[in-house]
Amino acid sequence: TRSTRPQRMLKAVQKNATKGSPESVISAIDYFCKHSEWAMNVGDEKGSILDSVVTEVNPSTVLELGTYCGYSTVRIARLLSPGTKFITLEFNPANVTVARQIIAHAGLQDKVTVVEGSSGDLIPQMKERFGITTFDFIFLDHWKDRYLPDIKLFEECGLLRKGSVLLADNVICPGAPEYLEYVRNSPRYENRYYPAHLEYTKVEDGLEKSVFLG
Ligand SMILES: O=C(NC/C=C/[C@H]1OC[C@H](O)[C@@H]1O)c1cc([N+](=O)[O-])cc(O)c1O
Ligand SMILES: [Mg+2]
Repeated sequence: TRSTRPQRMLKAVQKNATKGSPESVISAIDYFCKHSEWAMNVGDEKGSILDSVVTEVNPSTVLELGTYCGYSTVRIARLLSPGTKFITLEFNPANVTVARQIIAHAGLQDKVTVVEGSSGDLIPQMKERFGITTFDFIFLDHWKDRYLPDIKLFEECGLLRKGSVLLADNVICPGAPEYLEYVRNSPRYENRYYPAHLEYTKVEDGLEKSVFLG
């Protein structure tokens, strides 16, 4: 049967990227998406903004929602200090399999734990299963209609502390209007919008950074 796009992306990484080099894995995926097949990775333009926020926060605990093929996982993991706890959640088991191989090709398998399951089920388990008290940095890039219920879940589970930073992809395209309205109208968040474009296109998109005020 025909391979899947994530499987073809993995093949491109294994063929074109140098083992142990996160930068070459990132470049190989961006090249694949620009010249072979579009895929919903955060991409190079928004990825550079992600890099700058991760570097600024310099987090000790990180959560990513929506691993997909591991592109943003590699972007984030390559910037983390030794000893940082980084967890990424992915709902689709086939994507988990591809992502783990792409992360391993980058040599970053010891920096991040890829967990299969739905965010709604796994977020309440973070403390007991992974010994997390609070997250310093959270990247939201999963189902867009899960952004709002999941930020409420973070609050309810006490997973945010004063200064926790949330960065949300696709707040314009495909869009997360209810999430945007929530964080922008809540007195508990300080927000900043980073205008950009939908990965590998000229379509308008952007990232929303929200700092929890406690
Ligand atoms: O649905 C998107 N992301 C959520 C994907 C959620 C899940 O779909 C399959 C896999 O389980 C993945 O984790 C998305 C969609 C577009 N898009 O242009 O359609 C662009 C993006 O950057 C996106 O993150
Ligand atoms: Mg996205």
